[in-house]
Amino acid sequence: MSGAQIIDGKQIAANVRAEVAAEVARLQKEHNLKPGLAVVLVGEDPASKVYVANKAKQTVEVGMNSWEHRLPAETSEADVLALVNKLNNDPACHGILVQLPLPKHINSEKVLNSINPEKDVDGFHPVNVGRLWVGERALVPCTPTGSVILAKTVLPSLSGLNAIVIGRSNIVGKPVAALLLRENCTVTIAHSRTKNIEDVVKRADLVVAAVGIPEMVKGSWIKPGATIIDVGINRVPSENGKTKLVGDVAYDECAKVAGAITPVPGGVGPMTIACLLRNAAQAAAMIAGVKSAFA
Ligand SMILES: NC(=O)C1=CN([C@@H]2O[C@H](COP(=O)(O)OP(=O)(O)OC[C@H]3O[C@@H](n4cnc5c(N)ncnc54)[C@H](OP(=O)(O)O)[C@@H]3O)[C@@H](O)[C@H]2O)C=CC1
Ligand SMILES: Nc1nc(=O)c2c([nH]1)NC[C@@H]1CN(c3ccc(C(=O)N[C@@H](CCC(=O)O)C(=O)O)cc3)C=[N+]21
Repeated sequence: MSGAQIIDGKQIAANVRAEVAAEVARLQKEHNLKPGLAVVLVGEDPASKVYVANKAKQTVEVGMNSWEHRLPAETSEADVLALVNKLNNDPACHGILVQLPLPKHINSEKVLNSINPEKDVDGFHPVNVGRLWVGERALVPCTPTGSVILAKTVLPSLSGLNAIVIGRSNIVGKPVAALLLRENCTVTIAHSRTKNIEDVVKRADLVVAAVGIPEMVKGSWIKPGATIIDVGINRVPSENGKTKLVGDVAYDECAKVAGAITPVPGGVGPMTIACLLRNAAQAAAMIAGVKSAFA
């Protein structure tokens, strides 16, 4: 049975969305400004479709404009770049998200780098990556922001904690590490070449797992009382012949040892969307040159 406190990502994401809704109302009232978010989906990745559908609904719920651009998988790179360029120049659009992964014939880096950094609500553009690492005001990636908000609900101060981030992708691992460093954690980044990973994890007060391997992190790796943020979203076969979602952490055994843990689903996933909406509101305020409630 679970000894750990379960971190309710669904509830905390709802709280973040309520803050965004209040900010959107304020921007409307004080500045006649209605933030707008455009999502570009190329092809039919099933995981992306769920995400995009949830996102569009919640964008409208917080009072923002939402546009969905669904393009067929065979769309040319030039056509995707042309759409991004159009959105860059559309004054009603303050945030642009190009859903990843893109089909193989499209150079993702080229497309992401073509997004106006002021509208880069994913925070993937090198300008925003640089701003994050030097500590300037930036649009910060959504999943990392959400992960740190969840950790701070159970650990009001992260200062001085040993934190391990498992995974070093540009989307999750590296920006999580940047945010934890900003919170004054002692940060270790583990990856596929890390030796004796269980020993490294065992020293950590805070574990952020972003690997993409179902239930890789075992209960025996966890320092008693540690906080676990499970970013992984893996669809695996379940007993009844259907599929289910599991994280990168072996939930049941880790929950016996940890002090607090996020579930999958209902953990980091909902926070990602809430933080995306937050970034769109922030981008709108920054582009308009007015004060933002968020950064
Ligand atoms: N909750 C959410 O909102 C989101 C969830 N996700 C989920 O998070 C997970 C990670 O996503 P993402 O960062 O995009 O994945 P990537 O595949 O881009 O990166 C995975 C990372 O894990 C490392 N890794 C692979 N195998 C091992 C291993 N055996 N031991 C230690 N490290 C290993 C890789 O190391 P190396 O660099 O050496 O190859 C790499 O750095 C996925 O499950 C994804 O679905 C992703 C985005 C949002
Ligand atoms: N440019 C870009 N930005 C992204 O942020 C991005 C992306 N591309 N590509 C795909 C990944 C994945 N991702 C998720 C977001 C929310 C949930 C989510 O809401 N999950 C819920 C429910 C999941 C379900 O039931 O299927 C949960 O975990 O509780 C999942 C996954 C964002 N990503």
